[in-house]
Amino acid sequence: MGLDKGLRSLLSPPQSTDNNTSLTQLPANILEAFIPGYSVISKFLLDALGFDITIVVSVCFLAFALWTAVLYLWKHAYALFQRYGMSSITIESGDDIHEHVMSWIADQQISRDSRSLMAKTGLVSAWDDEADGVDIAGVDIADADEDAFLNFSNWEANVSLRYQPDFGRHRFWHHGSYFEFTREAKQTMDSVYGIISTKETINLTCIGRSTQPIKDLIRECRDRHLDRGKLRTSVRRPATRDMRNRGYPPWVKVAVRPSRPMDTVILDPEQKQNVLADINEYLHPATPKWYANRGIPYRRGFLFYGPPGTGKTSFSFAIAGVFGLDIYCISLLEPTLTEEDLGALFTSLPRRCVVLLEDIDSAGLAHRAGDKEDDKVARSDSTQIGAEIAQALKSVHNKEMNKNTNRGISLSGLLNAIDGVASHEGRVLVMTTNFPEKLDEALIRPGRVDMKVAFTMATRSQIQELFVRMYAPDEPSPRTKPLIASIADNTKLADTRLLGTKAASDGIPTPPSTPRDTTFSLDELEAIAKDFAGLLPDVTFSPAEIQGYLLTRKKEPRRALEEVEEWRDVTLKAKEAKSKVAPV
Ligand SMILES: Nc1ncnc2c1ncn2[C@@H]1O[C@H](COP(=O)(O)OP(=O)(O)OP(=O)(O)O)[C@@H](O)[C@H]1O
Repeated sequence: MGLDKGLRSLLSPPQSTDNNTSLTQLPANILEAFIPGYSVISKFLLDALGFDITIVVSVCFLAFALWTAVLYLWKHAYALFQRYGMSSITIESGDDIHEHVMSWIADQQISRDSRSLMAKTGLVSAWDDEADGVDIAGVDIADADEDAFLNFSNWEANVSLRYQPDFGRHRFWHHGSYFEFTREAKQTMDSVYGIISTKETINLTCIGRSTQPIKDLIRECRDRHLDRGKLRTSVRRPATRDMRNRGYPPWVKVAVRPSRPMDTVILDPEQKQNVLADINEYLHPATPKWYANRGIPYRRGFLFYGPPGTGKTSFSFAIAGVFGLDIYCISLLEPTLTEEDLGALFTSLPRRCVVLLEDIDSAGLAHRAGDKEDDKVARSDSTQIGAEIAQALKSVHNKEMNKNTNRGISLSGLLNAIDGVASHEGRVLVMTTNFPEKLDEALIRPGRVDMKVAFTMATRSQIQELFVRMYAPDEPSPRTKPLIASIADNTKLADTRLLGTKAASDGIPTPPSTPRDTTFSLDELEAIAKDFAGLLPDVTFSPAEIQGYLLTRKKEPRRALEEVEEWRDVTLKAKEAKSKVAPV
């Protein structure tokens, strides 16, 4: 009956409800404008159900309008407040501090409470120490069965996840201050190469017209990072040309390694001590003033020379570890590296660091005929102006030569980078070479190279030390001790998250088991080491060669002793044959 009435009413013209308006009942023509067909529907419902929906729709409509107005006002008021009552600092990805802040934020309550998170697998980068993985994953990798093939797909799956706030705005309180954390990804297109790259930025905002609370927060993130990284050395290399073109900083972090302990580098103790004392004095906070007062450029250069595998690079890394410095490695063999790049790289070095210029002899830096002539012209010129013009012409000439022949870095280009006013003072420059005799005098003159350190093939006492170091039982480092302890408490967890399934269970044979020859005291080990060293000729094998031999008998010092004569004879023969084919 009601339905029939409703249908009839639909066919009759709609009646105006205009004269029935109140605050909660909007005129029908307004509602009709927003909801097409409204009057027909409302009339149908009124006649069919006897219920006037105009009041309900009007109230909803007004509530929505009010909500939109409030939102609009709030947005603008907040933007005004942000502009005049808040302070902010933006940090771009690629900068170290970005990493420090993200790592800090991942450990905060906000990364537990936020409803919009981004999951990360452990936050362990490829170069990170796996010991950190222990901490993160809760799995004691050190306890993994050494006589089984390990399946690392399992290991990856077991690494626990960590969470960071996702892109967008997040709010948190820290030390009683209110902060906003906004994470954004911006896409930029390279105008030359047309490559689209994504750069992430984070923006930290606080209430007030001072950025000090944010600076304090950033400092806290950095201090926390530095505290954790005390025993680590960051290794940086020049960004590739492609990266530089895309606006990346000139140096990219390629590794963060546990610092190499100085005692793992087997060298003459006196030689080691001299270098360390020299660098220590140089890095002392009072030293820059001393240099400045005497007009001496504040820099220190070292030349490490000797045959391959004698510890030049290892010593440089150990130095960086001792002084807690980052290491900046440049290979002059890098084909895309130009003299301009080299200058830019030296300019952007931090205040204190180790710069490692490896294999400088093989980078086309041996004195070129042209350089010699040019040098003569410059030196023979009696007037200062003449010398400067000659020098400028030489520099232009060299640049042109490099452009045309793409020969990389010339000697003068390198000297400019080392000496240039732009090059940051306070760095420790270490140059390594296998052929010191090939180097130009200008490159190794005092002021550029202040100390030369010779690395030789292993002496008998070095062989003995290498041997003992290889087989002496490991002491857990202070850093891993607490981790191992915490895992030991959590054995059950470690059991259920076994690092890897034994490959044997899949029908794959287990590797030949390496018997552990642990039945020796330290005195016995010293005695075996002495016998071992006695069987090898003095200064004939490099520490790297001996290390390589011992590594294949990692847990068997007695076997290493038994088989060393055979290895010695074979290796000596191979060396002899090689030297006949390619005399050095
Ligand atoms: N004096 C040493 N003490 C301890 N280990 C050494 C020593 N010399 C070499 N080694 C070992 O040999 C390997 C190669 O050493 P490193 O790279 O330091 O040699 P290098 O002199 O820099 O060689 P190259 O001239 O080829 O660059 C490393 O694994 C290192 O541990």
